[in-house]
Amino acid sequence: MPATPSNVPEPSRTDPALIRNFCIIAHIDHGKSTLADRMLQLTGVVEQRQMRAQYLDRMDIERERGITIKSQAVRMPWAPSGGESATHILNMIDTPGHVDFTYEVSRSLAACEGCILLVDAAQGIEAQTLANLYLAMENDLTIIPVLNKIDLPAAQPEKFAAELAHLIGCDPGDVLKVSAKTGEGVEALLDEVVRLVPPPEGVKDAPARAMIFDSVYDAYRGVVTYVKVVDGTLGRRERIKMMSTGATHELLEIGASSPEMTPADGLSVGEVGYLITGVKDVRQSKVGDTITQQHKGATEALAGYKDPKPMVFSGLYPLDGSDYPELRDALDKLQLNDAALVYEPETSAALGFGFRVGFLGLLHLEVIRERLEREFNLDLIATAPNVVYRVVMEDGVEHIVTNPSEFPTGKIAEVHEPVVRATVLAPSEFIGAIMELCQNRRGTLQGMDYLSEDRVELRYTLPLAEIVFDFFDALKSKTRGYASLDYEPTGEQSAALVKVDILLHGDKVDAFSAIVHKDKAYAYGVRMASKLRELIPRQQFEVPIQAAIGSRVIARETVRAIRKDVLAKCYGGDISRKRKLLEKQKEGKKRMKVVGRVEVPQEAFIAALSTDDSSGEAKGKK
Ligand SMILES: Nc1nc2c(ncn2[C@@H]2O[C@H](COP(=O)(O)OP(=O)(O)OP(=O)(O)O)[C@@H](O)[C@H]2O)c(=O)[nH]1
Repeated sequence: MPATPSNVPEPSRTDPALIRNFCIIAHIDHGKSTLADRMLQLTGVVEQRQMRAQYLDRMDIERERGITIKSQAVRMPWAPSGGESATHILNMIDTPGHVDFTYEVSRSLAACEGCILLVDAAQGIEAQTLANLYLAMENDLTIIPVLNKIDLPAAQPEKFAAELAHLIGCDPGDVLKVSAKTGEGVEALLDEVVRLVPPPEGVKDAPARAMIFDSVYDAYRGVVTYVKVVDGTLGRRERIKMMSTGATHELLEIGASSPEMTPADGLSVGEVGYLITGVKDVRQSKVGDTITQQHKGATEALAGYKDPKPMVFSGLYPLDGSDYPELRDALDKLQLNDAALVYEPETSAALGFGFRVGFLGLLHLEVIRERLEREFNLDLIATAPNVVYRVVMEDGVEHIVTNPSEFPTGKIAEVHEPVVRATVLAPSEFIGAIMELCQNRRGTLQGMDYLSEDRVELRYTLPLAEIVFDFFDALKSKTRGYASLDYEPTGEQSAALVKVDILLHGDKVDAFSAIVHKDKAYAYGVRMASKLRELIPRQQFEVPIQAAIGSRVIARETVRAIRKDVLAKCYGGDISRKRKLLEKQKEGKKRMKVVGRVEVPQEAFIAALSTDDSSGEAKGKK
C-alpha cells in the first residue's frame, strides 16, 4: 500500500535494510514504461491528475516513438501489505530496451540488486528478453519473472509461464502475472519486490563511495549526475572528488527523484539519487566514475564500466553551409549528454563542411539526427551509414577507415570488418526464410535451439555492415513480424571488400563512395548510376556517370547534353524581362554544387542519399 508521507524516511537517514533497488528489463513494447507508470501511481508519488502515459519518458522523441532512450531512477515509498508495516524505499530504474542502448541497460543494472524480467503474455520470450536476462545474470541480480498484459484476449499466461520458468529455472507457479494497463497484480508485484530483492550491502561508516550511472546535461542546472551510494554518506555542501580525475567540486544540491528532483540533506548507503555540482560538461562527471569526499575520502574506486564504442558512422552536413557553426555547437551540446556520441570535422567536395559522426547503432543515429533537426532547427543531409574497417596494406601499415572516401589506394593485403553474434527468435515455420536471409547477408549459422515446440532460436555470425541497414525490416517482412533480433559485437573478420566510387564526368563524388562486398559491388554501382542519371539535370555537355572500383569502371550511364536557354521564349522581347530571367537563373545556380565541371542541384544529392539511407532497423522496430 502507499506509504503515509510522515512514515517516509529521508534519503540521508534511510536504513539500508529497507531499501530495494530494482529495474525492469524487457523486450521492446512488452510494457516496461506502462508498468513503471502504474507503480508511480500505486505508490502515490505521482498523483492521479498529474498522471500521463509514459511519465518517465521525458524526451519528445521518446514519447512520440513510445520508446525509452535515457534511463531514469525514481524513489518510491511502499509499505508491503500484511503484517510488517515498515515503509520501504523502492528505487526503480527504468531502462531502454532497444539493441542500440544495451549499454544504458548494463549501466542501470549495475546500480540494482534485483530486476523484474517482464514478458508480454501474448508474445512470449523474445530476443531482447534473453539478452537482458543474460546481462542481469552477469550482474548477479535477483530475477523476478513477470508476465504482463494478461488482460489481452490473446494472452497465454500458462504457456509462457512454463517457458519463462524453464528459461530461468524456477517453478511456473513463481511467475507473477500482471496487467500494467489495468493495474491487476501490480500491488502484489511491489510486495514481491520487497520480499525477494535483497537490500543493498554497503558499509555505513566507511568513506563515501558513489557510483555514477548516468549524467545528464540540463540547460538551467548544469550537469545532473545520477548515483548509487555504495558506502558511507554524501552530504549537502560537502566537497566531493571524482576518483578518476581527482577533480573536486562542491555539492550544490543532492537529493532523490520522486519523480521530480527533490533536494535532501544527503544520500546514505544504498540510496539512489542525483547530485548537482555546477559542472557544465558530462565528461567531467563521467558515467562509471566513483565519487568520494575530498577529505578523508575512499582510496579505492568501484569497478567502472567499459566506454561505449561507436559502431556506425555517417557524415552529417548542414543543408545551408552557413549553418555549420550551429551544427558544431549543437553536436557539442548533445555530447554533453551522450558520452557515446563522437564526431570530427570533415569536408566533402559535394556536400561542403560537415562532421563525421559515430553512433552506437542506427536508432542512435536517427535519434541524434532528429534531435538536431528538431531541437536545434537544423536542416541536415546524412550520408549512408557505414561501419569501421581496418585495412592492412601489403607493407604492414594499418588504416582505420570510418569514411569510405578515405579508403586507401595502393596494395591492400586485407580488409577487416566488424562482425556480430546475432540471435533471432521466431516461430519455427520461418526457419527457412530466416536462413535464406542470413545467407544472403553473408551470415554463418552457429547454432539452433528449440525453446518450445514451435519457437526456435537461431544464432548467426553476421557482418555488422550487412545488418545495420535494412536487415531488421527484411527479417520482419519475411516472418510477418514474428521474429525478434538481438546482436552483440564479437570482433572482426577479413572479407573481400572493395570501394566503389561514383564519378561524374570523371570526377569522384566523395559522398557516394561505399565499401561493399565484391559480389555486391556491381549491383551497387548500377543502382547509384541509374539513380543519379534521373536526378542530375542535363548540362550543356554530355555527362557520363560511372561506377568504378579503382580505375575499373563497372557501370555507366549518361546524361545527355542540352543547353537550357531561358531566353528562348523571349525572342525580340523586352530587355528588362530578359534581365529578370537571367537574374532568376543566377539565383538557381547558387544552390548548385559543382563537381568538376558538372553542376548538381543539392536536392539531387539529398534524393540520392535519402533513398539509399533505409534506416530499417530504427523504423521497423515495432
Ligand atoms: N493490453 C495491454 N496493453 C499493455 C499493457 N502494458 C503495456 N501495454 C501496451 O503495450 C505497448 C508498449 O508498452 P510500453 O510500456 O511503451 O513498452 P516498453 O516496454 O516500455 O517499450 P520501450 O520503452 O520501447 O522499451 C503500449 O501500447 C502499451 O499501452 C497491458 O498490461 N495490457
